[in-house]
Amino acid sequence: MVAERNVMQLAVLGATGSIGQSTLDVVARHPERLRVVAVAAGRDVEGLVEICRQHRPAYAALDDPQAAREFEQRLRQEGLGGITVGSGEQGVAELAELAEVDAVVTAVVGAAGLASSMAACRAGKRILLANKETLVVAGELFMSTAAASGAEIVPVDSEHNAVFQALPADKRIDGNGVERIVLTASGGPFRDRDPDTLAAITPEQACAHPNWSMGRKISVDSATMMNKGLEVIEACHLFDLSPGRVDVVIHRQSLIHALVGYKDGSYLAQIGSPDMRVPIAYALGFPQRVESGVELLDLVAAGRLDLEAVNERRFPCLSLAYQALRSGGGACAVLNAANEIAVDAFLNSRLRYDLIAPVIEETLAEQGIVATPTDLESAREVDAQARLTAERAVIRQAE
Ligand SMILES: NC(=O)C1=CN([C@@H]2O[C@H](COP(=O)(O)OP(=O)(O)OC[C@H]3O[C@@H](n4cnc5c(N)ncnc54)[C@H](OP(=O)(O)O)[C@@H]3O)[C@@H](O)[C@H]2O)C=CC1
Ligand SMILES: CC(=O)[C@@H](O)[C@H](O)COP(=O)(O)O
Ligand SMILES: [Mn+2]
Repeated sequence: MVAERNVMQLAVLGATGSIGQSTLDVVARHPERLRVVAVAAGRDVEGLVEICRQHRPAYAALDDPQAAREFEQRLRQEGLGGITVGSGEQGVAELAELAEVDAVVTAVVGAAGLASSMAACRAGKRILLANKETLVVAGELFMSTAAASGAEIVPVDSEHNAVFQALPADKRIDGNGVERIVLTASGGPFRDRDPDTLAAITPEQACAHPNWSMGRKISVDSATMMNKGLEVIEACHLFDLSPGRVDVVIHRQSLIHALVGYKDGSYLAQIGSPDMRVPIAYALGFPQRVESGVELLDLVAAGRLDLEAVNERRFPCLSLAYQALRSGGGACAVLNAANEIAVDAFLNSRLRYDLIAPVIEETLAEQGIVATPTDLESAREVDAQARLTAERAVIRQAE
């Protein structure tokens, strides 16, 4: 619950990354209503020092303990010694629970963000949710914890934020005549490439998204379209929808971010430039609108808004995500772990691009039926077990 203050006090977790930086850019435009009181990152000491210099938070944490020690030293050198420094997963998660924190921006990448997202959720904070992996790994747990604690979830992921914007004021699907939602996908850098040439793709090519500037992991996910698969799972949990009510269409321009289809035959869409400061500003200001630093899109200059069906043979990761969602239990957590292992192996030149999907498929098959995670511990166990299986699949595929 957001406290009755004029200024909303924020914890930005993953502050040094792409979403973190866009968030801080928007925050700096609104000193009268937004203040950063806590920041966290993985191991980027200099990036976090720079953020502390600009935003003067009271608390900071780094996941890596050695980096946290260097960071404390650097803060003292910079005359910023008054900042309380934490380390490790717990040190990061504790920032999400601070009494001074009204809202938590979850911008850590991957399942590494689960513990801090859950901490914010248990503490009943307003959560500006960018870390989609939280919902993929432990969607039922996260949503039921939020219902119990009163945590308010405002989606930051552009498509889900667009759905949120296109829903009526109570932000519910039920009772508002919603039939289905449509998530748009750019198709990534290889949407027109001959599928027989995918074996030669390099990490640099896969990270060169045609429309968005993002971190490396999500950029690869966009290229394989696993990103859209994760987003379908995210949408089902956020909006309490069955998989059959969430569609994906290719939209090359990434200007329409999502559409909500109503029973009277209307679609409501949210349209804007592909700049994450737009959904971030919406989430930071909600229920008011605040400036994001992004101009209204010039619609005539934009020209075309193309929509196309997805060729699922070109993008097998999307089908794997629907398959995991329909299997239920812990299958989505297995899917996520396998994807993280495969993408990391690809980014480190240990796995060919075209073998990412086979690694995930093999891992899902080998893990078989897995129980739904009911607490953080069981989510971690499913994740850890699936990672071991996926590592073996990487070795087999790479042989
Ligand atoms: N980028 C985008 O436009 C969008 C991103 N998202 C989602 O937002 C999340 C962040 O993505 P993005 O900003 O692109 O990722 P980046 O790779 O750019 O940034 C990741 C951030 O997470 C931090 N981090 C990594 N590991 C840990 C850890 N174990 N503990 C604490 N912090 C850690 C990094 O710190 P360090 O710098 O020290 O490594 C960095 O601050 C992802 O879940 C992604 O799917 C959703 C929609 C759009
Ligand atoms: C900006 C954002 O929300 C990303 O998740 C985006 O959706 C990536 O683009 P793709 O449509 O290529 O997945
Ligand atoms: Mn998205």
